Amino acid sequence: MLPFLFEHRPVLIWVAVLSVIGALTSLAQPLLVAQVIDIVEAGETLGWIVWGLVALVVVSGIITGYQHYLLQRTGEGVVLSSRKRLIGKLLRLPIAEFDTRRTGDLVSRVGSDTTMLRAVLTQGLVEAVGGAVTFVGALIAMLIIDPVLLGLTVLVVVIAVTTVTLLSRRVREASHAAQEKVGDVAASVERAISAVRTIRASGATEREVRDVEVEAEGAWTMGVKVAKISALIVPVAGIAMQVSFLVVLGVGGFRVASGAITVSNLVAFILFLFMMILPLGQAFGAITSVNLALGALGRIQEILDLPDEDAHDRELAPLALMVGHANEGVLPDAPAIEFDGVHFAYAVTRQDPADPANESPDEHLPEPSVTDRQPVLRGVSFQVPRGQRIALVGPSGAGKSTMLALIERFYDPSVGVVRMGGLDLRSIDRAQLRAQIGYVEQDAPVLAGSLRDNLKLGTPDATDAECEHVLRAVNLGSVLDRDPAGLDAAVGEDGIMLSGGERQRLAIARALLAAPPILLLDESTSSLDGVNERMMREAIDAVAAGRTLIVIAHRLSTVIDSDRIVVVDEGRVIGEGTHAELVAAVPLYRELAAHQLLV
Ligand SMILES: Nc1ncnc2c1ncn2[C@@H]1O[C@H](COP(=O)(O)OP(=O)(O)OP(=O)(O)O)[C@@H](O)[C@H]1O
Repeated sequence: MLPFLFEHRPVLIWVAVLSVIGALTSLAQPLLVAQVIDIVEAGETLGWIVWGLVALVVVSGIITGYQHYLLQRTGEGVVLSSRKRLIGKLLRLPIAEFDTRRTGDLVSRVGSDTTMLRAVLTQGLVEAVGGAVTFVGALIAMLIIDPVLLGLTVLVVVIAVTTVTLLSRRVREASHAAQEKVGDVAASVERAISAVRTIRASGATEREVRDVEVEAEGAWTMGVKVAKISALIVPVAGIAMQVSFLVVLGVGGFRVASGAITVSNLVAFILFLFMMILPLGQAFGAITSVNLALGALGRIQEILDLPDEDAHDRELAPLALMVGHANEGVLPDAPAIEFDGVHFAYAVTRQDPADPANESPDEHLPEPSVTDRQPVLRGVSFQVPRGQRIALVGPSGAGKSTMLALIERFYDPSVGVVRMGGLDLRSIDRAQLRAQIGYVEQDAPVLAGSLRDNLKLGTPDATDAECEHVLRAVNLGSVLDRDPAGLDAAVGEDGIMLSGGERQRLAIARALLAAPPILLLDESTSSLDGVNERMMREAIDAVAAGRTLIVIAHRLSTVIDSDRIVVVDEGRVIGEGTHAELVAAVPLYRELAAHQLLV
């Protein structure tokens, strides 16, 4: 927690000072009350002392309120800085992390876990400093009055503190587990909402509701577990208090009888015992809330401890430091893109052994492995000369999209090298690499917002005229004209207000606006009716001019006039050439072409 608290050091010191002042004004009140009694007994007039008492009460009230506000505000500050760190880290994680983690759970870490940190300040530290002052003051007074009685009291207190400390560990663990469950709930809600149309259409609403409810009940169960453990802490504190009083009364009475201390001293001791024990009770409460927060902090730290996407770039590529920067001009004769003996496998999460729900009932089964590598590319080599238009074709699952992902460096090859302009991609700064490349994903993600937001994602400085120009270049002029808002027209969540084909062309327009020398286009498998297909071909023709283009084509008609076609099957290149050459030489290609009535 300390790094988060450290950021707010000045305020926290100020709060501590206020706390001490508050404790002192409280300690002064009994003294003034005693004086008032003395004066009344003596039959004299009260005068200023009453006003002094009133002022003290008012001042201590104001201090408490101000301190409370400062702590709440600092608590919000801690939540904000933990959120900022988490968001900054989340958006920079390696792409592979997003393949295995659940979106809802990540969102819940930013939303819910960070909120729990606030409790450390608002409930944990509020009374800690003032309480400590009172505690130590009372302890000293008790030591002066009767060390023997104090010894007995401390013994009881030590036993109580040890018990609470042991319990607090379990509070932390249970809190962590409870927050994990909250993450599960968020993940299953996100899953259901993102596929809500399919779920409705499949008549699966009731079942999905039940599934999410089961997750929510899991969170409830863990919450109750936290409640049970922290409920143990409350009686421990209560019992400690009562036992101390009984011991002090019993032993103290005996010592008064034996003449070791006076009655008035025993009364004073008991009053101080009361002053000492009150902050102790508060501290026990604070231990619970701090440990709840630490449980959530564990989940935040888990993400913060993950490496950034570029964390290992220096180790991977000492060349990058030598080259400094790289672009297509570095090696003028080299192909724009080159795959050289590339093997690649995704890490697939099979089972999470940390999750007790996944524990194997059969003890004799081998431990489930967390990751398993599925080979997707097995020795891929081909070249894309500069300025050419290359098509990748092959059956679904052959590994075509994976090849584009490697060019974007979302992943690095397990074996082999991908080069741009003759340079190993790993030696090129990621930002510079990606600036050279336009990438249009298969499902053409469109971000909620306006047409303009979507277009300017990669080129925030583009003018409206440039935006309109690229829209018309990809046959999206009609989308612009049909809404009076023009570029400000909303596209809806996930671009739901656009058709599939329009989404894909909007994504192309976005890539085009940045005018990259290399364009990667993963053609949509859907939305390719006759009109759309023609518009798509025209859009591709428009973007092909003057740049290197790699298109994954699901419809051969879109790529028939490419400079070269690379046929991929089961992670291998099984043929390369023009349409006519491939029809003659590669049976798989001939079959694909025949299916699509092109031969
Ligand atoms: N992020 C991922 N994590 C794990 N496996 C993946 C991932 N992405 C793809 N795969 C697997 O890799 C294999 C190749 O997928 P890829 O998307 O590259 O194929 P493709 O040739 O583009 O297929 P399609 O034509 O259907 O788009 C598939 O078996 C797929 O299951």
